[in-house]
Amino acid sequence: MVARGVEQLTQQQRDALAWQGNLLLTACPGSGKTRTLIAKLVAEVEKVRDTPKSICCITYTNTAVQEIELRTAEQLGPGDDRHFSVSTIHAFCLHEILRPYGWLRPGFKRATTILTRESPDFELIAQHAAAQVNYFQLTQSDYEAFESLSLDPRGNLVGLAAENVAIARAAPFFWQRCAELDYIDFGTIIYGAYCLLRDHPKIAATLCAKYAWFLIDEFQDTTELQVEILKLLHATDRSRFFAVGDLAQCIYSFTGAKPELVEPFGRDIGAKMDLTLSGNFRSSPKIIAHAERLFPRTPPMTAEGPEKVCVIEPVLVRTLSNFHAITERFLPMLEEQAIPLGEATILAKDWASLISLSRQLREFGVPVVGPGARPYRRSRLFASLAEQLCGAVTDPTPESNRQLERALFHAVRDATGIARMDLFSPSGRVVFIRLMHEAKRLAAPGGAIHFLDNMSRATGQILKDAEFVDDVQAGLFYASVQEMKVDMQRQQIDIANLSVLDLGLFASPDKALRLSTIHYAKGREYGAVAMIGVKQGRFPHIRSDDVEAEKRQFYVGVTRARRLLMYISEPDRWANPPSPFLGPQGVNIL
Ligand SMILES: Nc1ncnc2c1ncn2[C@@H]1O[C@H](COP(=O)(O)OP(=O)(O)OP(=O)(O)O)[C@@H](O)[C@H]1O
Repeated sequence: MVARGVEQLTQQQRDALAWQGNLLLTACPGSGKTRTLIAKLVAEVEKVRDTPKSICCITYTNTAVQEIELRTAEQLGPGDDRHFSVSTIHAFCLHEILRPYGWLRPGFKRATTILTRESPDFELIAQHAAAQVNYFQLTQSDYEAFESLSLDPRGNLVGLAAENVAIARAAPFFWQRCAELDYIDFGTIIYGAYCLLRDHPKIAATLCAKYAWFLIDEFQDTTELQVEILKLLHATDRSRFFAVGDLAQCIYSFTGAKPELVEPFGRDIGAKMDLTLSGNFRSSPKIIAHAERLFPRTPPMTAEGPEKVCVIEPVLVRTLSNFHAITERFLPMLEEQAIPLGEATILAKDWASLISLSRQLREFGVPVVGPGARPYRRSRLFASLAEQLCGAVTDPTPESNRQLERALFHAVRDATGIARMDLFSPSGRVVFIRLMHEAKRLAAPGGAIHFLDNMSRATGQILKDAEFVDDVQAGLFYASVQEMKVDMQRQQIDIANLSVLDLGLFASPDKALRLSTIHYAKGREYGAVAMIGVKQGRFPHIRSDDVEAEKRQFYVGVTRARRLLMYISEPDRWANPPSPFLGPQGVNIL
């Protein structure tokens, strides 16, 4: 049977899809690598439908997981979800290896919570670990190093943390503290899974008996340890591999990813490596020309998509500030080109440089999503659920319902420490309906504070009635709203005028201008992109000794744009000129 969706593939994409052995497909941005991967997922699910087998798809971020799941589900029938799983490499290692088999490792302690940068204890754990080595003044980059702790197969630190002497010394104390507080960090998940696979070959055999294929997206960002995991799976000789990526888009060197790992892996698993995709379906010819100057391709990348007729030149703006560049140049250009706000993004190298811009834009009345856009801490217990409830009321769609279900599940888990899967059962459905009913009623007057106060109480009551939370836990929702109000007062938000619509915006970010890092934007695309901080000293970073890695990051930013691309170089007190990537060795516009 021909898989649905195949008719929308080019011949090159179909060739990749049809290859029945291991395949390593490296290709240019916007060439449909992810689209081909999804077509492969659909085609292989159709083949295993009447068997106990499944297909395992591994990608990089939770958002990519959701996107692939959604696009796959659209092309498959009911019940097919039994035959595939889409997860991040961390979720795969945790749920398929560490949780079921962790008991095989001596001294292994089953941790309940994953430690992320968002976890309320993250900074405390980092500070505790640093204090053990007499290091007290942690900087932003120290926290980033803790966040990206990664090991190689020999158990040595790699990436950002390996280059940071203090954090490298503090790392063992960080892990120890995590274990004491019942947390597990991402680095430990991958390393623990690797050790289990290495020491217990039956685990790989069991996994590969289940999974006919492993499909891997964004393969260029795979670390040495992750490559070893895949090699151990491959050694069972039971599953096949379909990996897609682009060496010029390798941007996770801080976790130990290296473009040099890609081809040797392909050779090790005997993958076909001579197929490629050369058409870019995303960007205009002018944007592609900039990308080509940064990393020329053979054959050259060509524009094949709807923007191939667009002749707008990318521009460099050097004004008073990022805020001026956005409000006086970028936003008017969006309007001129009829590009909706939700189709545009502002990209920066790091979150920090987006926070004040985000606040300025919000105060200026531009709806924004991204760092600093929320007037309260996102980790507050009721925050996400409140946003999703507001979103589901103001902009009801099937997706908003799904997001609301997920937010409810997370809120109950955070309040009780228990993952209540029965929230997805009929009793959960009743809770969901009652919450929606109450949310509609309370949202009618329109004020966010009235909504938050009353809805948090109602949520506690509804969940208590259905026995998902106890009395004390029910009260936590209202308490967290009081914390949200303090957050807002600290930020001098005019809370009296904050509306349900404003809160709902965070649940439907597709209507707001998105501010994000280039890392977050990886794999995504936007009608218009404004890149800030495109100046000497920041791009490449003054202390970076890997200019190629910086250029790849810049390249990822450039290649996210479909139609409009604006580089913004804000003057600073050091009178830094615009980034050398804009000069003759780069895109050639200086
Ligand atoms: N055969 C095709 N026909 C029409 N549009 C296509 C085709 N292949 C890909 N596209 C479109 O091109 C865009 C880029 O596709 P996709 O995200 O799969 O590319 P990618 O190679 O994974 O990109 P990147 O590496 O830059 O993240 C998407 O909008 C996709 O729908």
